[in-house]
Amino acid sequence: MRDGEQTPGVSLMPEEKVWIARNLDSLGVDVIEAGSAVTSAGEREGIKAVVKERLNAEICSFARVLKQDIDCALECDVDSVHLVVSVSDLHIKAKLKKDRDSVRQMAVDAVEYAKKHGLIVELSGEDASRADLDYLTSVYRAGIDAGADRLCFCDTVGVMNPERTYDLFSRLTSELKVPISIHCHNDFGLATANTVAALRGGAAQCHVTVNGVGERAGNTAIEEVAVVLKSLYQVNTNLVLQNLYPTSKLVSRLMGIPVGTNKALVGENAFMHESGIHTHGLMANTATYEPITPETIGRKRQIVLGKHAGRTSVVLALREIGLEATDSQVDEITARIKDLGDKGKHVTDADLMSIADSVLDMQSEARIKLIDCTVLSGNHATPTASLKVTIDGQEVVESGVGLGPVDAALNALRKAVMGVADIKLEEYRVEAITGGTDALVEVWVKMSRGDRFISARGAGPDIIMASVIAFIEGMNRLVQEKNGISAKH
Ligand SMILES: CC(=O)SCCNC(=O)CCNC(=O)[C@H](O)C(C)(C)COP(=O)(O)OP(=O)(O)OC[C@H]1O[C@@H](n2cnc3c(N)ncnc32)[C@H](O)[C@@H]1OP(=O)(O)O
Ligand SMILES: CC(=O)C(=O)O
Repeated sequence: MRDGEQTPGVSLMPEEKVWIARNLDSLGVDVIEAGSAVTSAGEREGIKAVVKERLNAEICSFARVLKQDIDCALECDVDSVHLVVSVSDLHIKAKLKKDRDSVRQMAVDAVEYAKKHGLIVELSGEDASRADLDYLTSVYRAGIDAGADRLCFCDTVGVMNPERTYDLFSRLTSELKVPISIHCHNDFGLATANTVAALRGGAAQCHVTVNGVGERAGNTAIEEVAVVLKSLYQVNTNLVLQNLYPTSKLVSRLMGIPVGTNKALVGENAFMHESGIHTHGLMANTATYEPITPETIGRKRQIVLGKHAGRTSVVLALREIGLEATDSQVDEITARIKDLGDKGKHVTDADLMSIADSVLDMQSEARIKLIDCTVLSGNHATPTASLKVTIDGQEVVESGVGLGPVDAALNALRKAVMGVADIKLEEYRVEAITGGTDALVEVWVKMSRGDRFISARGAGPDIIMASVIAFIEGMNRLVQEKNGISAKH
């Protein structure tokens, strides 16, 4: 929550820091760097709130090697300080405008001051990867003599590689008899590899962030290190691996930083399969196309349909919605799904149901039909929607307000069907299919009713109507009981 929160545009409120800290504690992390106390009054409020939780983890504040920073950390009553001193000549000269000796002395004074006030001290060499090794070691030794409990090597701009990191840590940890941490950045995509190399070389701790958030390309991702250690090196950490995904979701939501779709382990696609050959293999043994089970980190496998789907995927998807089909019907449904995929479409559950309706020749008239929809929005108006629908032929008129016009329309729709079903919107995505303000938009929604989830799509030049169409499509499928569908065959 210090380097992770340095992600541009991110600022956590005190209660958000507390939520994340509680999660990190249940996850089993040893030290939570709750912030940098000198930063602001709000930051101190957040750190204090985390300290008040009395968690198992050690609560730490970042501090420069300055009395002022340590005093702010003390005001927050943290257990420890992560004292950071610049060690490369580039940083010493260009940034601090000082010389090596005076910077080393600043580190010594700061360590002594923090120790005198009862803090656990981790002394970090900032930009250590571009520092002269003899000078770095001299700062570390001076820090240990002044009472530092731990040291840290910061690859501040992510320029290490695994071979150099391993060699360096083997040397540092044999020469210096206090625990040494590794702190990596991901500028070249090597943060996890370098962190693991440091641990192999003897590092006692690693600095990580959830989802790898942080400055520029971010820091080392906790989920990657934990799972790599367990799966590829058979090394256990104290972490409760099943909590990794829920923690990833929480941090992404509170920071407002979406996780990349193909991000290792926690990205949306990490355990999602569309290819027919893969789905077929997975059904025989999930290890064929998954290095670990999704449940290991608290996730579930998802099989989706699209151009690459095969018959196995289609049979599975039909079974999910309570349908059985003959071999030739499965062939026909698969062909139609591939056809949709060839048109560049993301195949939704509603698409599958509509194809199945037609191929299996089923009676499934939509229960909910839209008659009218009017939406009012503007800089002096609360977005309001009023609409008329028929549900099983009965007219229902309803209105709703929202944060925006789409929200208002969907709230009105949800209210209209409340008597029939309690439907929740789980995800909403909008994409412009063409460019410009007259673009055709496509809206993709994921909705749920109880434990049933469904995806649906709506498209058109009007974003509100495309959203309403997608929502009604999904609602109709959710109110269509599995056993209420009668196939004619
Ligand atoms: C690699 C990292 O992640 S380092 C951590 C980065 N995190 C942050 O910057 C946290 C948020 N920062 C802040 O809120 C502010 O920058 C503050 C409160 C720390 C300082 O604000 P200001 O006093 O306005 O200084 P400003 O931000 O302009 O410059 C940074 C100052 O810290 C000094 N400094 C930088 N690193 C160190 C260090 N390790 N030890 C001592 N001083 C340092 C710089 O020399 C500069 O000092 P100067 O103002 O006397 O020239
Ligand atoms: C201290 C720190 O965050 C860094 O050097 O990257």
